[in-house]
Amino acid sequence: MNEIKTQVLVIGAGPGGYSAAFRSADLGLDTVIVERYPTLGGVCLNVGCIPSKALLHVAKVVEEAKHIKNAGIFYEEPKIDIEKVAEYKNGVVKRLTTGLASMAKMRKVNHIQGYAKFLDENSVEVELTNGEKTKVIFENCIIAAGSQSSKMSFIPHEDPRIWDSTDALEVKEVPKKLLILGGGIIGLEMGTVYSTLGSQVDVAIRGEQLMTGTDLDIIKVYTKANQDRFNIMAKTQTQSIIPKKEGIYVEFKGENAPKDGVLYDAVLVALGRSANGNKLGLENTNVEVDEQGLIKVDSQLRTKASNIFAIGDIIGQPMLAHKAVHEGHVAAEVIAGHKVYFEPKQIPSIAYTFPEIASAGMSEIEAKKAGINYEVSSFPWSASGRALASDVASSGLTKLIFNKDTNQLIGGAIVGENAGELLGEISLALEMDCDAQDLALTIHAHPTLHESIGMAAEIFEGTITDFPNAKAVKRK
Ligand SMILES: Cc1cc2nc3c(=O)[nH]c(=O)nc-3n(C[C@H](O)[C@H](O)[C@H](O)COP(=O)(O)OP(=O)(O)OC[C@H]3O[C@@H](n4cnc5c(N)ncnc54)[C@H](O)[C@@H]3O)c2cc1C
Repeated sequence: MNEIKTQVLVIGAGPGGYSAAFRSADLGLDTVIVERYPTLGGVCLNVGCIPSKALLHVAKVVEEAKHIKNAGIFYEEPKIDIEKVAEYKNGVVKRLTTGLASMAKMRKVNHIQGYAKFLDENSVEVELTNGEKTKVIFENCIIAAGSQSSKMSFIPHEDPRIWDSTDALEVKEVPKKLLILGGGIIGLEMGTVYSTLGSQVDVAIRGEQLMTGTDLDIIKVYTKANQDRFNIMAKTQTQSIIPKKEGIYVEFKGENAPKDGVLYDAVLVALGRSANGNKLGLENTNVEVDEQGLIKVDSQLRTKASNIFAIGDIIGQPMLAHKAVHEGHVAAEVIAGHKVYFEPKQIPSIAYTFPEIASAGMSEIEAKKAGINYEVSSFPWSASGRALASDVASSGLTKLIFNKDTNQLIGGAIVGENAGELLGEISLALEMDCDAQDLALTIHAHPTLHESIGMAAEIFEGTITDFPNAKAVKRK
């Protein structure tokens, strides 16, 4: 068997893996990256963050063209060429993955295409695409093998009309009637795309609200804005899914469930993602993996084997690309001898739905649970000149959560147009330990959507003049 020796081996070339490999190479370490697919970028670039955002961009333009009739501009119904839509999305992915390949080359990171399995704590066997095997002997290893869509035993996943997110992103067809199982971010983003392209979309959720864990005041704004887009079946359990010639027949039970079975043209299963930790031969090492495939690490991303690190989705929630990237940097720096730790003050999360939902730091649910003496300050976009001018005022809210004892910002959430872009200020404020005064006295440009953050802080401070001030001095 062919043998390669390296200082750092990275397994998996998603955002975590390629970032770790590039940082490691930039720190002067000999680096090899093993990825089973031909392109770098992992789930995020190939079948996740990027293709979904390309499709959401297309959907947004269609929606905006429809919406502008409120201002007296009328477009005809759009003609949709689904092949061209897919081509556009594939082009975006290709530009990014090609860019990554050339950056790997520039940094002299050796990319081996194949599937890696641990032989022991210093070597892996890589099965190459041609069936041959290569042994990679490493001083240090960073496992960044990611996650995959969860599968359920009662779902006939083998039927081509039963989709996971990767199938949905292929946009081969627009089903007339689409069922989405699960009310999380991935399902709702794909549902947004397909409903705009013409599907009638049912969303079945076990709980009472979409995006579990999101504060109710935020999710209410989203749900109201989407009442015509989705038929949301809350407190609904899926009882059986039977593929038939004429469609996928689904029976439900629960408070809001349809009494009779419903026939769908496609079903998107979006019930979460499972980590890939149990497929790597880690039983040949001391690395600890739990039943869900999650690898245990310390705050330097080190596993129980002192020269093996793990990052990204494979170590758990939140399963987000930017978390994986930062963990990748820390792991590579620890290997290079830096005294660094992964201890973020906040990890932002964004649903790129219509409207977007973005949050960072603590939610109100978490603040309550932690027993913090907190106060919420919310600025409704109906009072924002920019939101009104852009016709997005009815579905926007900026919410800040402050510690009442210290006035420090502990969390924030925004629902509304471009909420994801607006969130940056809240993330930085949390990282810099800003208090309400820091935000309220920062001069925000007018008219902007981001001034809603300054105004929410002014509400807490009692200095707001663009909105009724509940803390004003009372006069007779
Ligand atoms: C539809 C969708 C939309 C998403 N949108 C967003 C978003 O907008 N923002 C966001 O932050 N996150 C988003 N995510 C989540 C994001 O994609 C993941 O959090 C991120 O990709 C995790 O990065 P990672 O490096 O841990 O692993 P991954 O990206 O999963 O990469 C792991 C890589 O390892 C490879 N691999 C696995 N095992 C082996 C092995 N034994 N040998 C060789 N190679 C192996 C895999 O082929 C894969 O390429 C989305 C996910 C999906 C599915």
